[in-house]
Amino acid sequence: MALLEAQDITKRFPGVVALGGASLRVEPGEVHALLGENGAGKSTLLKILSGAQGSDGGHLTFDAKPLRPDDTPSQRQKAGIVTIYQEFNLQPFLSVAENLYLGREPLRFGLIDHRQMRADARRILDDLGLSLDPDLEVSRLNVADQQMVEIARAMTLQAKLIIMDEPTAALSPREVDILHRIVGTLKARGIAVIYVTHRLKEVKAICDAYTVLRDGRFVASGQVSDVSIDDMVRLMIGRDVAFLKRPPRQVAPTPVLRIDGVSRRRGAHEARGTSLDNISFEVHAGEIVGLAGLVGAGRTDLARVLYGADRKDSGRIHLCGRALDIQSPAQALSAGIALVPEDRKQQGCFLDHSIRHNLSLSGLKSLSRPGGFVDEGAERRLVETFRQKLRIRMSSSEAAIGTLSGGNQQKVLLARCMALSPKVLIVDEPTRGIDVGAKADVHQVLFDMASEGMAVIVISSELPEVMAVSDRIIVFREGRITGTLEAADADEETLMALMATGSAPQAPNP
Ligand SMILES: Nc1ncnc2c1ncn2[C@@H]1O[C@H](COP(=O)(O)OP(=O)(O)OP(=O)(O)O)[C@@H](O)[C@H]1O
Repeated sequence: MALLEAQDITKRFPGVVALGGASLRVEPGEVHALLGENGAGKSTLLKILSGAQGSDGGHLTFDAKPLRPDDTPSQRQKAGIVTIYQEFNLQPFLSVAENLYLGREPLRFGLIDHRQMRADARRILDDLGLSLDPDLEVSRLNVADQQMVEIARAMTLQAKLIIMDEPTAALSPREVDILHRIVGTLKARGIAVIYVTHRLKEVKAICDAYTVLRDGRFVASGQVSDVSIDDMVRLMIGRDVAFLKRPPRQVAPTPVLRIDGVSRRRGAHEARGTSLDNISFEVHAGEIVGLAGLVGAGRTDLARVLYGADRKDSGRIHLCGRALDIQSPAQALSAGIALVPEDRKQQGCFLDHSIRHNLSLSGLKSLSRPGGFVDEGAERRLVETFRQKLRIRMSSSEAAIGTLSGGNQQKVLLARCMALSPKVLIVDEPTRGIDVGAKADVHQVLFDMASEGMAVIVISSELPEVMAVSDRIIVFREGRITGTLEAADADEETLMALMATGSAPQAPNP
């Protein structure tokens, strides 16, 4: 008998049918991938399962009992459904053990029994093979360890089903391996997992079953071992998707951006060490330069310096032959340097404002008429152009950006920077949270921008993406450049070696 059965679930928002008949069946101890393109309805279905949102219709059965449609998240947790969102639900200034048992602390003579709580926490962490210190304050943990605390907390709640919404989006490859091992442990304990991801290789690696949603409806389900990655893409998008390769470039002889010996030490409140050590390279008009490296290698630090979010300690930056001393993002923007940051939630997304307003926000200067009035017609045309180019799924340009699915919000932020037509466009993890079909659209738009003469810098932790979109790849490791390769000559093995050890693998002796 299935652990969870969701049948014909419907959910409407004003002007949008988010779910028009979604179904999902999860067996006990099964890792089940929930797949679908951006806006297909995955997050909406997860919210309905976790009790964060009510449904308009359909039936839910869990552990052989019907679930009430108006259950709260804590009632669903009591039933055994625990959800781990991308923004964790932890108390940063409490310890790991306190977070695990928050609101359910063991008592002794009416007081919290800290010794018992620590011992219980240790047991749960050991059971998951985690060496985390139960006394450590959660604010001191990195994202991957905080996620582990969430999983351990689900264990203390006796979860029968754990829902994970894009759990590997912000993890390094090593951390992804640890998460996958722990998912294996959960499965071995008989706990089922619903796993939402756009990374289909992960689905092949750790999931047993899959369900595909398209336009809010059930499309297909089955065993992962019976389908290929291409089959899954076809089911999700309804067509084949080829990863585009960058066509031969037309590069101008003089550089647009010249970075000369830039160094920066991290401040006292940041992680230790030097963030940038004597970085020098050039980017020409019409060129796409990819920056490869592990998390913390210095790529985002460089982007922040170029964009004026952080100050460099030494070195020079020239834009179109003129020395620049950028002190703020506003200065960077007016000089012609735009950045699409890796974390859209922290930077620059006004969730309650309309898509039209968000898209044109930083381009207002070019859209305003004499007297300071905004040309709304021009704004609408701008939205329409990018809606088509990037296939942004939205009911109207007046809807709040917060009502778009995660991937579609990311597309609006990309479009916003592109609409500025900067001289230098820096994109940090441009396709995080973006489905495989839309990825190809984003790449095409980057190619178009370069063809129009922009100098483009792409930071991505996905090597196939860096290799497909770049003309040239620069590898960062611990704040230094360890190699520069023409993309045509680059292979994953060489890039990985430069990223991890700083030197290219030795060719085997003949
Ligand atoms: N609060 C809301 N108000 C209006 N529309 C909404 C709201 N929440 C979701 N939607 C709409 O419902 C549809 C499904 O969105 P959902 O977030 O479930 O997609 P998703 O499959 O999770 O996409 P992604 O892969 O981009 O995260 C989208 O068209 C979205 O704009």
